[in-house]
Amino acid sequence: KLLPSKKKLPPGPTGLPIIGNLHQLGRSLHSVFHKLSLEHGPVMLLRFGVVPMAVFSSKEAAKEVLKTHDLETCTRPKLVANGLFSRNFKDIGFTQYGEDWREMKKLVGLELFSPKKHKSFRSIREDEGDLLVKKISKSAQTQTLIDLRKSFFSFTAGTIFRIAFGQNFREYSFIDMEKLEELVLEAETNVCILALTDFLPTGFGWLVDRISGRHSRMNNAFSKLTNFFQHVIDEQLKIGKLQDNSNLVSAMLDMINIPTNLTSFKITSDHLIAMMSDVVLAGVNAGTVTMIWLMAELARHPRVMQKLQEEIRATLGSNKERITEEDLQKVEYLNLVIKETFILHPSSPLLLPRETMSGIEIQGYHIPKNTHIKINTYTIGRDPKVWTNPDEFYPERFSNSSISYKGQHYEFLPFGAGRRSCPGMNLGITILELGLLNVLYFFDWSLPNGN
Ligand code: HEM
Repeated sequence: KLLPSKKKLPPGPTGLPIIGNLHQLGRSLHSVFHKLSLEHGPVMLLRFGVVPMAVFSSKEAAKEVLKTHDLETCTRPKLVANGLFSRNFKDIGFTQYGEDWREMKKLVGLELFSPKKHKSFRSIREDEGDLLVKKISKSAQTQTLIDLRKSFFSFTAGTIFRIAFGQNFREYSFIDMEKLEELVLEAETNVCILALTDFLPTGFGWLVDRISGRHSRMNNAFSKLTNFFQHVIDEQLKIGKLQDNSNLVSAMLDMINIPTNLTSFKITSDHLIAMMSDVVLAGVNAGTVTMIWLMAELARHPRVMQKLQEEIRATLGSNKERITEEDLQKVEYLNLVIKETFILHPSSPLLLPRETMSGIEIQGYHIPKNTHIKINTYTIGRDPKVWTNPDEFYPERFSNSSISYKGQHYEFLPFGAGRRSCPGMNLGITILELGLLNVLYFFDWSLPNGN
Protein backbone atom coordinates (compact mmCIF):
# COMPACT_ATOMS: atom_id res chain seq x y z
CA LYS A 1 0.00 0.00 0.00
CA LEU A 2 1.19 3.54 -0.70
CA LEU A 3 0.36 6.38 1.62
CA PRO A 4 -1.35 9.21 -0.20
CA SER A 5 -0.12 12.60 0.88
CA LYS A 6 -2.27 15.12 -0.99
CA LYS A 7 -4.77 13.27 -3.07
CA LYS A 8 -6.24 9.88 -2.46
CA LEU A 9 -4.91 7.02 -4.53
CA PRO A 10 -7.37 6.02 -7.23
CA PRO A 11 -9.15 2.77 -6.45
CA GLY A 12 -6.49 0.83 -8.35
CA PRO A 13 -6.22 -2.89 -8.56
CA THR A 14 -4.22 -4.27 -5.72
CA GLY A 15 -2.98 -7.64 -6.67
CA LEU A 16 -2.42 -9.07 -10.09
CA PRO A 17 -2.44 -12.85 -10.12
CA ILE A 18 0.81 -13.94 -8.68
CA ILE A 19 0.69 -17.64 -9.08
CA GLY A 20 -0.49 -18.44 -12.59
CA ASN A 21 1.60 -17.95 -15.63
CA LEU A 22 4.20 -15.50 -14.46
CA HIS A 23 6.28 -16.35 -17.46
CA GLN A 24 3.66 -14.93 -19.75
CA LEU A 25 2.92 -12.05 -17.47
CA GLY A 26 6.58 -11.02 -17.63
CA ARG A 27 6.60 -10.72 -21.38
CA SER A 28 3.29 -9.02 -21.86
CA LEU A 29 3.27 -6.93 -18.73
CA HIS A 30 2.99 -3.72 -20.75
CA SER A 31 -0.32 -4.76 -22.31
CA VAL A 32 -1.68 -5.70 -18.88
CA PHE A 33 -0.58 -2.30 -17.55
CA HIS A 34 -2.00 -0.55 -20.60
CA LYS A 35 -5.46 -1.99 -20.02
CA LEU A 36 -5.31 -1.33 -16.29
CA SER A 37 -4.17 2.25 -16.70
CA LEU A 38 -7.01 3.01 -19.13
CA GLU A 39 -9.35 1.91 -16.37
CA HIS A 40 -7.59 3.28 -13.32
CA GLY A 41 -5.61 6.31 -14.50
CA PRO A 42 -2.00 7.32 -14.88
CA VAL A 43 -0.88 6.57 -11.32
CA MET A 44 -1.35 3.01 -10.13
CA LEU A 45 -0.11 0.93 -7.30
CA LEU A 46 0.10 -2.79 -7.78
CA ARG A 47 1.27 -5.34 -5.33
CA PHE A 48 3.33 -8.23 -6.51
CA GLY A 49 3.44 -10.40 -3.44
CA VAL A 50 5.15 -8.26 -0.82
CA VAL A 51 6.59 -5.78 -3.32
CA PRO A 52 4.80 -2.53 -4.13
CA MET A 53 5.05 -1.47 -7.76
CA ALA A 54 4.04 2.00 -8.92
CA VAL A 55 3.14 2.36 -12.60
CA PHE A 56 3.18 5.84 -14.16
CA SER A 57 1.38 6.32 -17.46
CA SER A 58 1.38 10.06 -18.16
CA LYS A 59 4.08 12.36 -19.45
CA GLU A 60 3.72 14.59 -16.38
CA ALA A 61 4.32 11.69 -13.98
CA ALA A 62 7.22 10.43 -16.16
CA LYS A 63 8.84 13.86 -15.99
CA GLU A 64 8.53 13.99 -12.22
CA VAL A 65 10.17 10.58 -11.87
CA LEU A 66 12.87 10.88 -14.53
CA LYS A 67 13.75 14.55 -14.08
CA THR A 68 12.70 15.92 -10.70
CA HIS A 69 13.37 12.66 -8.81
CA ASP A 70 15.94 11.05 -11.12
CA LEU A 71 18.51 10.73 -8.36
CA GLU A 72 16.14 9.15 -5.84
CA THR A 73 14.84 6.61 -8.39
CA CYS A 74 17.88 5.75 -10.48
CA THR A 75 18.69 2.39 -8.95
CA ARG A 76 17.40 -0.92 -10.30
CA PRO A 77 15.56 -3.54 -8.21
CA LYS A 78 17.54 -6.71 -7.57
CA LEU A 79 15.40 -9.15 -9.53
CA VAL A 80 16.44 -12.80 -9.74
CA ALA A 81 16.37 -13.04 -13.55
CA ASN A 82 18.33 -9.82 -13.94
CA GLY A 83 20.96 -11.02 -11.45
CA LEU A 84 21.42 -14.31 -13.29
CA PHE A 85 21.63 -12.50 -16.61
CA SER A 86 24.19 -9.97 -15.37
CA ARG A 87 26.59 -12.28 -13.44
CA ASN A 88 25.20 -10.96 -10.19
CA PHE A 89 24.77 -7.35 -11.30
CA LYS A 90 28.10 -6.75 -12.98
CA ASP A 91 26.61 -5.08 -16.08
CA ILE A 92 25.29 -1.56 -16.67
CA GLY A 93 21.59 -2.07 -17.38
CA PHE A 94 20.52 -4.03 -14.30
CA THR A 95 23.15 -2.95 -11.81
CA GLN A 96 22.18 -0.92 -8.78
CA TYR A 97 23.17 2.74 -8.73
CA GLY A 98 26.64 3.33 -7.30
CA GLU A 99 30.36 3.27 -7.91
CA ASP A 100 30.48 0.08 -10.05
CA TRP A 101 27.71 1.29 -12.34
CA ARG A 102 29.42 4.67 -12.76
CA GLU A 103 32.78 3.04 -13.58
CA MET A 104 31.27 0.62 -16.10
CA LYS A 105 29.38 3.45 -17.75
CA LYS A 106 32.54 5.52 -17.97
CA LEU A 107 34.33 2.59 -19.54
CA VAL A 108 31.80 1.99 -22.32
CA GLY A 109 31.50 5.73 -22.80
CA LEU A 110 35.20 5.74 -23.63
CA GLU A 111 35.66 2.44 -25.45
CA LEU A 112 32.40 2.15 -27.35
CA PHE A 113 30.37 5.33 -27.53
CA SER A 114 32.79 8.30 -27.61
CA PRO A 115 32.46 10.48 -30.75
CA LYS A 116 35.99 9.47 -31.74
CA LYS A 117 35.19 5.76 -31.48
CA HIS A 118 31.86 6.27 -33.20
CA LYS A 119 33.66 7.82 -36.17
CA SER A 120 36.29 5.11 -36.25
CA PHE A 121 33.63 2.38 -36.59
CA ARG A 122 31.97 4.02 -39.58
CA SER A 123 33.45 1.69 -42.20
CA ILE A 124 32.31 -1.39 -40.24
CA ARG A 125 28.74 -0.12 -40.21
CA GLU A 126 28.81 0.74 -43.90
CA ASP A 127 30.32 -2.66 -44.81
CA GLU A 128 27.54 -4.39 -42.95
CA GLY A 129 25.01 -2.26 -44.85
CA ASP A 130 26.57 -3.45 -48.13
CA LEU A 131 26.36 -7.04 -46.97
CA LEU A 132 22.69 -6.64 -46.11
CA VAL A 133 22.01 -5.36 -49.63
CA LYS A 134 24.02 -8.16 -51.20
CA LYS A 135 22.04 -10.82 -49.35
CA ILE A 136 18.67 -9.29 -50.15
CA SER A 137 19.70 -8.90 -53.82
CA LYS A 138 20.03 -12.65 -54.11
CA SER A 139 16.44 -13.15 -52.96
CA ALA A 140 15.25 -10.31 -55.18
CA GLN A 141 16.82 -11.92 -58.24
CA THR A 142 15.14 -15.22 -57.54
CA GLN A 143 11.92 -13.62 -56.25
CA THR A 144 12.22 -15.50 -52.97
CA LEU A 145 10.37 -14.42 -49.84
CA ILE A 146 12.56 -12.88 -47.18
CA ASP A 147 12.27 -13.15 -43.43
CA LEU A 148 13.28 -9.60 -42.56
CA ARG A 149 13.73 -10.50 -38.92
CA LYS A 150 16.69 -12.64 -39.93
CA SER A 151 18.11 -10.03 -42.30
CA PHE A 152 17.92 -7.26 -39.70
CA PHE A 153 19.21 -9.45 -36.91
CA SER A 154 22.22 -10.39 -39.01
CA PHE A 155 22.86 -6.75 -39.94
CA THR A 156 22.50 -5.38 -36.40
CA ALA A 157 24.30 -8.24 -34.67
CA GLY A 158 27.02 -8.28 -37.33
CA THR A 159 27.65 -4.56 -36.86
CA ILE A 160 27.57 -4.53 -33.08
CA PHE A 161 29.72 -7.65 -32.75
CA ARG A 162 32.42 -6.22 -34.94
CA ILE A 163 32.31 -2.87 -33.17
CA ALA A 164 32.15 -4.10 -29.58
CA PHE A 165 33.79 -7.51 -29.74
CA GLY A 166 36.29 -6.88 -32.53
CA GLN A 167 35.29 -10.00 -34.42
CA ASN A 168 33.14 -10.97 -37.33
CA PHE A 169 30.98 -13.68 -35.86
CA ARG A 170 30.11 -15.05 -39.28
CA GLU A 171 33.63 -16.44 -39.19
CA TYR A 172 33.11 -18.41 -35.99
CA SER A 173 33.01 -22.12 -36.49
CA PHE A 174 31.33 -22.71 -33.13
CA ILE A 175 28.08 -20.89 -33.84
CA ASP A 176 25.84 -19.91 -36.71
CA MET A 177 23.50 -16.99 -37.08
CA GLU A 178 20.30 -18.96 -36.49
CA LYS A 179 21.69 -20.41 -33.29
CA LEU A 180 22.81 -17.03 -32.06
CA GLU A 181 19.41 -15.53 -32.77
CA GLU A 182 17.83 -18.35 -30.80
CA LEU A 183 20.15 -17.72 -27.83
CA VAL A 184 19.39 -14.01 -27.82
CA LEU A 185 15.64 -14.58 -28.02
CA GLU A 186 15.79 -17.12 -25.23
CA ALA A 187 17.81 -14.75 -23.06
CA GLU A 188 15.40 -11.91 -23.80
CA THR A 189 12.40 -14.03 -22.84
CA ASN A 190 14.02 -15.12 -19.62
CA VAL A 191 15.28 -11.73 -18.54
CA CYS A 192 11.65 -10.51 -18.48
CA ILE A 193 10.50 -13.35 -16.25
CA LEU A 194 9.30 -12.49 -12.80
CA ALA A 195 10.48 -15.10 -10.35
CA LEU A 196 8.40 -15.86 -7.29
CA THR A 197 11.52 -15.35 -5.20
CA ASP A 198 11.32 -11.67 -6.16
CA PHE A 199 7.88 -11.17 -4.72
CA LEU A 200 7.14 -13.73 -2.06
CA PRO A 201 8.86 -13.77 1.31
CA THR A 202 12.13 -15.64 1.44
CA GLY A 203 11.81 -19.38 1.40
CA PHE A 204 8.43 -20.03 -0.16
CA GLY A 205 9.01 -18.26 -3.49
CA TRP A 206 12.51 -19.66 -3.66
CA LEU A 207 11.18 -23.18 -3.18
CA VAL A 208 8.43 -22.86 -5.80
CA ASP A 209 10.91 -21.42 -8.32
CA ARG A 210 13.11 -24.49 -7.81
CA ILE A 211 10.33 -27.07 -7.86
CA SER A 212 8.60 -25.57 -10.90
CA GLY A 213 11.88 -25.51 -12.82
CA ARG A 214 11.62 -21.75 -13.40
CA HIS A 215 14.99 -21.10 -11.81
CA SER A 216 16.82 -23.72 -13.82
CA ARG A 217 15.16 -22.59 -17.06
CA MET A 218 16.47 -19.08 -16.49
CA ASN A 219 19.88 -20.35 -15.49
CA ASN A 220 20.06 -22.52 -18.58
CA ALA A 221 19.16 -19.77 -21.00
CA PHE A 222 21.77 -17.40 -19.63
CA SER A 223 24.51 -19.97 -19.31
CA LYS A 224 24.16 -20.82 -23.01
CA LEU A 225 24.78 -17.18 -23.81
CA THR A 226 27.66 -17.05 -21.34
CA ASN A 227 29.29 -20.09 -22.93
CA PHE A 228 29.05 -18.39 -26.26
CA PHE A 229 30.69 -15.24 -24.92
CA GLN A 230 33.40 -17.34 -23.32
CA HIS A 231 34.18 -18.73 -26.78
CA VAL A 232 34.35 -15.23 -28.20
CA ILE A 233 36.74 -14.20 -25.43
CA ASP A 234 38.94 -17.27 -26.02
CA GLU A 235 39.12 -16.36 -29.70
CA GLN A 236 40.05 -12.82 -28.78
CA LEU A 237 42.79 -14.10 -26.48
CA LYS A 238 44.10 -16.29 -29.29
CA ILE A 239 44.34 -13.41 -31.72
CA GLY A 240 45.19 -11.28 -28.74
CA LYS A 241 48.07 -8.95 -28.94
CA LEU A 242 48.28 -9.10 -32.71
CA GLN A 243 45.29 -6.85 -32.84
CA ASP A 244 45.01 -3.29 -31.68
CA ASN A 245 42.90 -2.62 -28.63
CA SER A 246 40.19 -0.84 -30.48
CA ASN A 247 37.24 -2.84 -29.22
CA LEU A 248 35.48 -3.10 -25.90
CA VAL A 249 36.35 -6.76 -25.26
CA SER A 250 40.08 -6.43 -25.83
CA ALA A 251 40.18 -3.19 -23.83
CA MET A 252 38.39 -4.88 -20.93
CA LEU A 253 40.60 -7.97 -21.15
CA ASP A 254 43.59 -5.71 -20.69
CA MET A 255 42.06 -4.12 -17.62
CA ILE A 256 40.92 -7.24 -15.80
CA ASN A 257 42.02 -7.18 -12.17
CA ILE A 258 43.86 -3.89 -12.53
CA PRO A 259 42.43 -1.28 -10.16
CA THR A 260 41.01 1.70 -12.04
CA ASN A 261 42.46 5.06 -11.16
CA LEU A 262 41.48 6.25 -7.73
CA THR A 263 38.62 3.93 -6.96
CA SER A 264 38.53 0.43 -5.57
CA PHE A 265 36.60 -0.83 -8.58
CA LYS A 266 38.23 -3.76 -10.39
CA ILE A 267 37.06 -5.19 -13.68
CA THR A 268 36.64 -8.96 -13.56
CA SER A 269 35.78 -11.51 -16.23
CA ASP A 270 32.22 -11.43 -14.85
CA HIS A 271 32.02 -7.72 -15.72
CA LEU A 272 33.21 -8.50 -19.21
CA ILE A 273 30.61 -11.20 -19.80
CA ALA A 274 27.85 -9.14 -18.22
CA MET A 275 28.77 -6.20 -20.43
CA MET A 276 28.68 -8.42 -23.51
CA SER A 277 25.21 -9.63 -22.49
CA ASP A 278 24.00 -6.01 -22.17
CA VAL A 279 25.36 -5.05 -25.54
CA VAL A 280 23.67 -8.00 -27.23
CA LEU A 281 20.35 -7.68 -25.44
CA ALA A 282 20.02 -3.90 -25.43
CA GLY A 283 21.83 -3.09 -28.64
CA VAL A 284 21.09 -5.93 -31.03
CA ASN A 285 17.59 -6.65 -29.89
CA ALA A 286 16.23 -3.10 -29.62
CA GLY A 287 17.56 -2.17 -33.07
CA THR A 288 16.27 -5.33 -34.76
CA VAL A 289 12.82 -5.08 -33.20
CA THR A 290 12.42 -1.43 -34.25
CA MET A 291 13.40 -2.15 -37.85
CA ILE A 292 10.93 -5.02 -38.10
CA TRP A 293 8.08 -2.93 -36.73
CA LEU A 294 8.91 -0.10 -39.10
CA MET A 295 8.85 -2.35 -42.17
CA ALA A 296 5.63 -3.99 -40.96
CA GLU A 297 3.98 -0.56 -40.64
CA LEU A 298 5.21 0.40 -44.12
CA ALA A 299 3.75 -2.81 -45.54
CA ARG A 300 0.43 -1.94 -43.91
CA HIS A 301 0.58 1.68 -45.10
CA PRO A 302 1.47 1.82 -48.80
CA ARG A 303 1.00 5.60 -48.83
CA VAL A 304 3.80 6.04 -46.31
CA MET A 305 6.00 3.46 -48.03
CA GLN A 306 5.64 5.21 -51.38
CA LYS A 307 6.21 8.69 -50.00
CA LEU A 308 9.27 7.54 -48.08
CA GLN A 309 10.87 5.74 -51.01
CA GLU A 310 10.20 8.65 -53.35
CA GLU A 311 11.79 11.06 -50.93
CA ILE A 312 14.79 8.82 -50.34
CA ARG A 313 15.41 8.31 -54.06
CA ALA A 314 14.82 11.96 -54.94
CA THR A 315 17.23 13.09 -52.21
CA LEU A 316 19.98 10.57 -52.87
CA GLY A 317 19.67 10.50 -56.68
CA SER A 318 19.10 7.37 -58.69
CA ASN A 319 22.63 6.14 -59.37
CA LYS A 320 24.09 5.39 -55.97
CA GLU A 321 26.09 2.22 -55.72
CA ARG A 322 26.20 2.20 -51.96
CA ILE A 323 24.77 4.10 -49.02
CA THR A 324 27.28 5.88 -46.80
CA GLU A 325 26.81 7.66 -43.50
CA GLU A 326 26.92 10.98 -45.33
CA ASP A 327 23.49 10.05 -46.64
CA LEU A 328 21.99 9.74 -43.16
CA GLN A 329 19.97 12.64 -41.78
CA LYS A 330 19.35 13.92 -45.30
CA VAL A 331 15.97 12.30 -45.66
CA GLU A 332 13.73 14.08 -43.26
CA TYR A 333 10.71 11.82 -43.76
CA LEU A 334 12.71 8.76 -42.68
CA ASN A 335 13.34 10.49 -39.41
CA LEU A 336 9.61 11.06 -38.93
CA VAL A 337 8.80 7.43 -39.77
CA ILE A 338 11.38 6.19 -37.24
CA LYS A 339 9.90 8.45 -34.55
CA GLU A 340 6.38 7.24 -35.31
CA THR A 341 7.55 3.62 -35.04
CA PHE A 342 9.21 4.33 -31.70
CA ILE A 343 6.06 5.91 -30.34
CA LEU A 344 3.72 3.06 -31.33
CA HIS A 345 6.17 0.19 -30.83
CA PRO A 346 8.74 1.12 -28.21
CA SER A 347 11.33 -1.64 -27.83
CA SER A 348 11.17 -1.22 -24.03
CA PRO A 349 7.54 -0.28 -23.41
CA LEU A 350 8.10 -0.01 -19.63
CA LEU A 351 11.74 1.16 -19.86
CA LEU A 352 13.92 -0.82 -17.44
CA PRO A 353 12.61 -1.06 -13.88
CA ARG A 354 13.66 1.60 -11.37
CA GLU A 355 13.38 1.52 -7.57
CA THR A 356 12.97 4.35 -5.11
CA MET A 357 15.94 4.85 -2.79
CA SER A 358 13.94 7.20 -0.54
CA GLY A 359 10.34 8.32 -0.22
CA ILE A 360 9.28 10.74 -2.97
CA GLU A 361 6.16 12.51 -4.11
CA ILE A 362 4.82 12.01 -7.64
CA GLN A 363 1.65 13.71 -8.85
CA GLY A 364 0.70 14.31 -5.26
CA TYR A 365 1.13 10.71 -4.15
CA HIS A 366 3.68 9.60 -1.64
CA ILE A 367 5.81 6.78 -2.99
CA PRO A 368 7.75 5.07 -0.22
CA LYS A 369 11.32 3.84 -0.32
CA ASN A 370 11.93 0.48 -2.09
CA THR A 371 8.93 0.76 -4.42
CA HIS A 372 9.47 -0.65 -7.91
CA ILE A 373 8.78 1.94 -10.60
CA LYS A 374 7.55 1.35 -14.12
CA ILE A 375 7.34 4.15 -16.67
CA ASN A 376 4.62 3.08 -19.04
CA THR A 377 5.83 4.62 -22.33
CA TYR A 378 3.54 2.31 -24.27
CA THR A 379 0.46 4.00 -22.82
CA ILE A 380 2.03 7.48 -22.93
CA GLY A 381 2.60 6.96 -26.68
CA ARG A 382 -1.11 6.27 -27.10
CA ASP A 383 -2.42 9.02 -24.86
CA PRO A 384 -5.16 10.94 -26.73
CA LYS A 385 -4.48 13.98 -24.50
CA VAL A 386 -1.01 14.18 -26.07
CA TRP A 387 -1.43 12.73 -29.57
CA THR A 388 -4.21 13.22 -32.11
CA ASN A 389 -5.54 9.85 -33.34
CA PRO A 390 -2.80 8.06 -31.44
CA ASP A 391 -3.45 4.59 -32.86
CA GLU A 392 -3.01 5.75 -36.43
CA PHE A 393 0.41 5.30 -38.07
CA TYR A 394 0.86 8.90 -39.20
CA PRO A 395 4.51 10.04 -39.27
CA GLU A 396 3.50 13.56 -40.36
CA ARG A 397 2.48 14.20 -36.77
CA PHE A 398 6.17 14.86 -36.15
CA SER A 399 6.50 17.45 -39.00
CA ASN A 400 7.69 20.81 -37.70
CA SER A 401 8.02 19.35 -34.24
CA SER A 402 11.10 19.83 -32.13
CA ILE A 403 10.64 16.51 -30.30
CA SER A 404 13.99 14.71 -30.11
CA TYR A 405 15.14 11.28 -28.99
CA LYS A 406 17.19 12.67 -26.18
CA GLY A 407 14.84 12.23 -23.26
CA GLN A 408 13.81 15.86 -22.86
CA HIS A 409 10.26 15.33 -24.07
CA TYR A 410 8.53 13.02 -21.66
CA GLU A 411 5.79 12.01 -24.08
CA PHE A 412 8.49 10.46 -26.29
CA LEU A 413 11.02 8.27 -24.48
CA PRO A 414 12.35 5.58 -26.86
CA PHE A 415 15.71 5.67 -25.08
CA GLY A 416 14.46 6.56 -21.62
CA ALA A 417 15.61 9.70 -19.80
CA GLY A 418 17.80 10.75 -16.91
CA ARG A 419 20.78 8.93 -15.44
CA ARG A 420 19.62 5.49 -16.57
CA SER A 421 18.81 6.45 -20.16
CA CYS A 422 20.36 4.48 -23.02
CA PRO A 423 24.07 5.19 -23.50
CA GLY A 424 23.94 3.55 -26.97
CA MET A 425 21.46 6.02 -28.48
CA ASN A 426 23.72 7.49 -31.17
CA LEU A 427 24.99 4.12 -32.27
CA GLY A 428 21.45 2.70 -32.20
CA ILE A 429 20.05 5.50 -34.37
CA THR A 430 22.93 5.32 -36.85
CA ILE A 431 22.48 1.57 -37.29
CA LEU A 432 18.72 1.96 -37.71
CA GLU A 433 19.00 4.71 -40.31
CA LEU A 434 21.73 2.98 -42.26
CA GLY A 435 19.92 -0.37 -42.43
CA LEU A 436 16.62 1.21 -43.39
CA LEU A 437 18.08 3.53 -46.02
CA ASN A 438 19.75 0.53 -47.64
CA VAL A 439 16.65 -1.65 -47.78
CA LEU A 440 14.41 1.20 -48.94
CA TYR A 441 16.74 2.76 -51.50
CA PHE A 442 17.74 -0.42 -53.33
CA PHE A 443 14.54 -2.49 -53.14
CA ASP A 444 10.80 -2.26 -53.61
CA TRP A 445 8.76 -4.32 -51.19
CA SER A 446 5.47 -6.12 -51.33
CA LEU A 447 3.55 -8.64 -49.26
CA PRO A 448 3.38 -12.25 -50.50
CA ASN A 449 0.70 -13.00 -53.13
CA GLY A 450 0.27 -9.31 -53.81
CA ASN A 451 -1.68 -8.84 -50.54
C1 HEM B 1 17.46 1.56 -31.51
C2 HEM B 1 18.30 1.10 -30.62
C3 HEM B 1 18.12 1.19 -29.12
C4 HEM B 1 17.01 1.47 -28.37
C5 HEM B 1 15.59 1.79 -28.85
C6 HEM B 1 17.41 1.43 -26.97
C7 HEM B 1 16.56 1.66 -25.90
C8 HEM B 1 16.95 1.61 -24.56
C9 HEM B 1 16.06 1.86 -23.45
C10 HEM B 1 14.59 2.24 -23.55
C11 HEM B 1 16.77 1.71 -22.31
C12 HEM B 1 16.25 1.84 -20.87
C13 HEM B 1 16.32 3.26 -20.43
C14 HEM B 1 15.68 3.52 -19.08
O1 HEM B 1 15.46 2.58 -18.31
O2 HEM B 1 15.42 4.71 -18.79
C15 HEM B 1 18.13 1.35 -22.69
C16 HEM B 1 19.16 1.15 -21.81
C17 HEM B 1 20.39 0.71 -22.20
N1 HEM B 1 20.86 0.56 -23.49
FE1 HEM B 1 19.85 0.94 -25.20
N2 HEM B 1 18.73 1.11 -26.90
C18 HEM B 1 19.21 0.98 -28.19
C19 HEM B 1 20.50 0.70 -28.57
C20 HEM B 1 21.52 0.38 -27.70
C21 HEM B 1 22.85 0.01 -28.10
C22 HEM B 1 23.35 -0.07 -29.56
C23 HEM B 1 23.54 -0.29 -26.96
C24 HEM B 1 24.94 -0.78 -26.79
C25 HEM B 1 25.69 -1.28 -27.70
C26 HEM B 1 22.64 -0.04 -25.84
C27 HEM B 1 22.98 -0.22 -24.51
C28 HEM B 1 22.14 0.08 -23.43
C29 HEM B 1 22.54 -0.06 -22.03
C30 HEM B 1 23.88 -0.56 -21.52
C31 HEM B 1 21.45 0.36 -21.26
C32 HEM B 1 21.34 0.42 -19.72
C33 HEM B 1 21.63 1.83 -19.18
C34 HEM B 1 21.58 1.92 -17.68
O3 HEM B 1 20.81 1.22 -17.03
O4 HEM B 1 22.35 2.73 -17.11
N3 HEM B 1 21.44 0.35 -26.32
N4 HEM B 1 18.20 1.31 -24.08
